[in-house]
Amino acid sequence: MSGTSLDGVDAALVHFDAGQSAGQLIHTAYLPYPEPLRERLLAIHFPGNNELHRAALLANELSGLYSQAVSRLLAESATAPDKIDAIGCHGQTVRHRPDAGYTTQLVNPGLLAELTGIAVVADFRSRDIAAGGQGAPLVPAFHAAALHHPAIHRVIVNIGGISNLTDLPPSGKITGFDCGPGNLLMDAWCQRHTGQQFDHAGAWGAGGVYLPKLLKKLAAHVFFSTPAPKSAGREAFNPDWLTSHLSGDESAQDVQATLLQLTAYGIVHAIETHCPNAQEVYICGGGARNTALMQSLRTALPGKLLACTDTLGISPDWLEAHAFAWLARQTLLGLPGNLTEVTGARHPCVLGAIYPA
Ligand SMILES: Nc1ncnc2c1ncn2[C@@H]1O[C@H](COP(=O)(O)OP(=O)(O)OP(=O)(O)O)[C@@H](O)[C@H]1O
Ligand SMILES: CC(=O)N[C@H]1[C@@H]2OC[C@@H](O2)[C@@H](O)[C@@H]1O[C@H](C)C(=O)O
Repeated sequence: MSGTSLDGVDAALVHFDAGQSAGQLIHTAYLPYPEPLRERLLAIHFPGNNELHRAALLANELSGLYSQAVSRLLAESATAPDKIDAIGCHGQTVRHRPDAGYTTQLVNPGLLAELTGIAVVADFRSRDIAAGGQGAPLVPAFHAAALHHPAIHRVIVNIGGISNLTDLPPSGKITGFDCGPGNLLMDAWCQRHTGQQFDHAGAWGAGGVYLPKLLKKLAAHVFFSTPAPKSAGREAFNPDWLTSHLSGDESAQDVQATLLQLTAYGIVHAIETHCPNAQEVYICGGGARNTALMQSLRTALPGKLLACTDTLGISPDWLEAHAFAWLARQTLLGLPGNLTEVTGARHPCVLGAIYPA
């Protein structure tokens, strides 16, 4: 898995028993993106010269990195490649336009299969969009398989680049949608003003004072009031959009504090409007490591238990990589991976394409 934060590659080795198992996490490996690759990936999110060629080269380069992540995983866990059924590879989202009928995740699955000698399942989102869905979020189906409780109303919130929520009532429909920015605006602002990749534990932002007028302007983004099904990418939330709302007089640290509040606002607004009766809120994704953000969420959601998914036995750092192993298994078994109540697709779909070993 390589998500919208553009931080790097998360690889998870997951074992599944027969039946409807959510799988057991065996080993993990993380490869950060080298800075030049990260810059080229960021650049290709927006129109530019010779994009098709640049995108194809990036897909090849990413596939090399994915194969290194797999090699490390197998070497460290002393696992032979022929013991692996398949690699579920999400690729790197660089455009997400369900409104225009497409979403683009860069990866060359044929090259990855060639480099590793292992079958690859890729292109998880296109079929859902073809069936009228958003193509995202897809992880709610895994949240349902792994974290649903028969008596307690839970909500799972992933705070990656974008944040998304899954509502797991004890009975009735499981729903979910993207809530708004996760870390991507905070990361971009922090990088620009401190040179750090992200704001560790949210400490820099916590030292600022949030700007209510700016927050009000940012929270007026149409995405927050758009009804589900909905999904977002850097098309909707990016540094240019942020800058267009700044006067230039704000202190950088206060803007960071405001961006943290904006991320919290998106999540709290989604919970309050969609599932106000939820009893427990579990956070996963890198945002779970942002102590200041977690504190803001706790304050804004009194009366609900707020914790990380590790409380339920699933590491917040590895949940998405684990989920794409699960989604790949669904594909291999010929089972649907999307939840139509989440993505809005007309019917459940077997997601992705299989590239044999
Ligand atoms: N210690 C930390 N303190 C604050 N923020 C952190 C910390 N560790 C990670 N993060 C944040 O988490 C981000 C990475 O999160 P994650 O790996 O969930 O993103 P992702 O894989 O891009 O997810 P998605 O696909 O959901 O967008 C980092 O870019 C950073 O903003
Ligand atoms: C198009 C795309 O890559 N969307 C991501 C992104 O990152 C978080 C959120 O926006 C979610 O909708 C999705 O990722 C997770 C893995 C998902 O599909 O559930």
